[in-house]
Amino acid sequence: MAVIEVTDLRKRYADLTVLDGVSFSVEEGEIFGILGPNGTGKTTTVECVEGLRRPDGGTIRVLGLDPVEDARRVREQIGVQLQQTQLPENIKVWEALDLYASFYAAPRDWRELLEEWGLADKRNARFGKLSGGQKQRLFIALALVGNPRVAFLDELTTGLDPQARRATWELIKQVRAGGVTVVLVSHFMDEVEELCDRVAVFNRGRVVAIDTPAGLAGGEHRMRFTVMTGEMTGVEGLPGVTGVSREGNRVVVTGTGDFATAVTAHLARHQVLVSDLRIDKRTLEDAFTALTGRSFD
Ligand SMILES: Nc1ncnc2c1ncn2[C@@H]1O[C@H](COP(=O)(O)OP(=O)(O)OP(=O)(O)O)[C@@H](O)[C@H]1O
Repeated sequence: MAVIEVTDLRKRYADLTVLDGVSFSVEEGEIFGILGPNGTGKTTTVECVEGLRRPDGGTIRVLGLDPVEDARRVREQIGVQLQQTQLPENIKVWEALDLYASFYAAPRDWRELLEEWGLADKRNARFGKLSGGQKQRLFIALALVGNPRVAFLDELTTGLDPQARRATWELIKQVRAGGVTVVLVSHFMDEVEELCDRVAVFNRGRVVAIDTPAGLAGGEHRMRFTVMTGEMTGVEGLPGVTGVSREGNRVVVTGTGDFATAVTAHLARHQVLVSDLRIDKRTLEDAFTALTGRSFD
């Protein structure tokens, strides 16, 4: 069942077209990634879905409801990760959780969230005194305190050290295991690969691809080597090989499946001696660059 359905979403600011017909759906229980270069409309899209901005065209359904017309009922069932500036410096951790819990009809017990997110010993600490990682965990706990069916997380692990990032990923997997659908706006390829069931890649106000991270990366790999001696012929026709390019004695062969074994066996059979052999797997980052024409930053 789709918990979010966005069809032909359009939004302009003055003469700037920010969303130019965005469509996607998010299935119940999945972690859905939103990925794209800066300024391509990711935040605008998510804020329209949350009911915080009014679209100029298209339709949005969140749990079957229109986020503008049924704003209160939508907000009751979603959780949104706050940004740094949205909490006063001197609010205590428990006060923030208690306050946000009060906005919902059936919130979670925030004491449990303190334990789960490793904040129990910080319950009386003031927000302004927390470390970057603790603030981040508090924002996630606040997004979950309303016991939402859908949680929107933005820049989930920005500012966390590698260990804290891994710990956060594990907790987000538990959130999914608990049946919460997660929409994740991220700038980190490793995070998207690790967490997302499916990803929408945005570019210039459109969705240019939607697939699993592995599906986006594609099955094609690259093999590079330098020909030292012998004449290399017939590689193009080998099973799995999709392309061969040559510059002097440097060769790049692309292919799928077990093409590299076929190529090395072929070279050995024809007494072609090679050096500097490397095989690169195409990554999500390569796919991103190919789809958007921009490298990730
Ligand atoms: N309220 C606004 N008024 C005018 N222009 C806006 C407004 N909000 C966003 N924009 C512009 O709309 C475009 C898309 O912004 P948006 O924040 O949706 O992109 P994004 O993909 O989330 O970018 P980032 O990754 O940098 O957060 C940008 O060019 C931005 O400057």
